[in-house]
Parts: sequence; C-alpha cells; structure tokens
Amino acid sequence: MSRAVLGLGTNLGDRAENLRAALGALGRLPGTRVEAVSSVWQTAPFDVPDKQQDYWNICVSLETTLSPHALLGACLGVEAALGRVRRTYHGARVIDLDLLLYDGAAVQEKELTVPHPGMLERAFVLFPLSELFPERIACGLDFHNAPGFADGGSVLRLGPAKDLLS
Ligand SMILES: Nc1ncnc2c1ncn2[C@@H]1O[C@H](COP(=O)(O)OP(=O)(O)OP(=O)(O)O)[C@@H](O)[C@H]1O
Ligand SMILES: Nc1nc2c(c(=O)[nH]1)N=C(CO)CN2
Repeated sequence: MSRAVLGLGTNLGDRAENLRAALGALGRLPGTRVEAVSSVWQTAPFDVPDKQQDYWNICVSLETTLSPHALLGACLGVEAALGRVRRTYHGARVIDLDLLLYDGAAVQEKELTVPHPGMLERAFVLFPLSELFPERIACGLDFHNAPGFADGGSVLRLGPAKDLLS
C-alpha cells in the first residue's frame, strides 16, 4: 500500500459540487481509500491568461495500491468524467487533479513528474498541504515569497471539507 497526495482545484461551475464529485470518484478507484482531506481554500487564480473566478483548492491523501502512472491515468479519467475540457494553458477548469507526491518516489517524465514541479511555489498547494502534514510543512514564515501571495492576500481558508463538501 502506498500513500499518494493530490492537489485539486476548480474555478468553473459549482466548485463545492466539483470537489465533492472528484472526492467521490477518487474513493471509488480500485485499491484506493481517501485517507485525509484538507480544508477548502479559496485562492486567487495564479499565472492565468485571462480573468477567472477564484479557485477552490484542497489537498487529499490517499492510500492506494495503484502505481503512480495508473493513479495519474485515473486522475485524468476523473477530470474527463467531470467534463473538463482543455482549451488554453492554465485556462479556467471544472476540475484539476495534480499528483503531488507518491511515497518517496521521484519520476521525471513528460507525462508524469513527481514530486509535482510547481508545488513548492504555490501557496494554493502549500496551505492545504500543511494541514495534512503539519509536522513537515509550516506555512506563514515565508509566504510573501510564494507566487500565490503576489497580491498580498490571495489565500483564504473557507472551512473544513466535512462542512463544505459533504
Ligand atoms: N504530477 C503530475 N500531476 C498531474 N499531471 C502531470 C504531472 N506530471 C506531469 N503531468 C502531465 O501534465 C499534463 C497536463 O496537465 P494539466 O493540463 O492538468 O496541467 P495544468 O494543471 O494546467 O498545469 P500545472 O501542471 O502547471 O498545474 C497531464 O496530461 C499529465 O500527463
Ligand atoms: N489559485 C490557483 N491558481 C491556479 C491553479 C489553482 O489550482 N489554483 N491551477 C492552475 C493550473 O493548474 C493555475 N493557477
């Protein structure tokens, strides 16, 4: 059994429903259990080409028997099932699932890079991630250097997933 950590984001349509549906789908993957879910964080769109609604971001840890590649394939399947359409680079999306970490694995391929290359620069990842691993990640001290904080206040904790998403 391995532990994988995913970052989820949505900024199109009903964001609570999109996260709810994605979590449900992840829990139904073969050999997979949702171990923990962060709070829901409302974050300003970072590095996007046009005006977009704020994102809702969460991080999720999974216990899974799926390999990293099989899990990535499953994540792409969940995105497709929820109606994600890829139009432009960093365009608004119904749902995005990024594989952030998989045990201690390091994968360097175009189709799959783990740890996710952008994760340490993204406040919208680090804040929810710090809730799952408080002993490993402390947010706050250096947050003004995180790109998500370029506008000085772009990450807002909305509340626990159990209140917002169940
Ligand atoms: N760790 C990873 N998690 C998810 N996708 C990855 C990962 N590493 C590489 N990819 C590849 O990236 C491709 C494009 O993913 P996507 O369109 O969701 O990127 P993005 O989320 O818009 O950008 P970013 O990666 O900057 O968050 C996927 O088809 C996948 O093969
Ligand atoms: N706040 C925020 N900004 C983003 C996000 C995201 O999930 N949250 N995802 C992106 C592409 O993956 C680009 N920009």
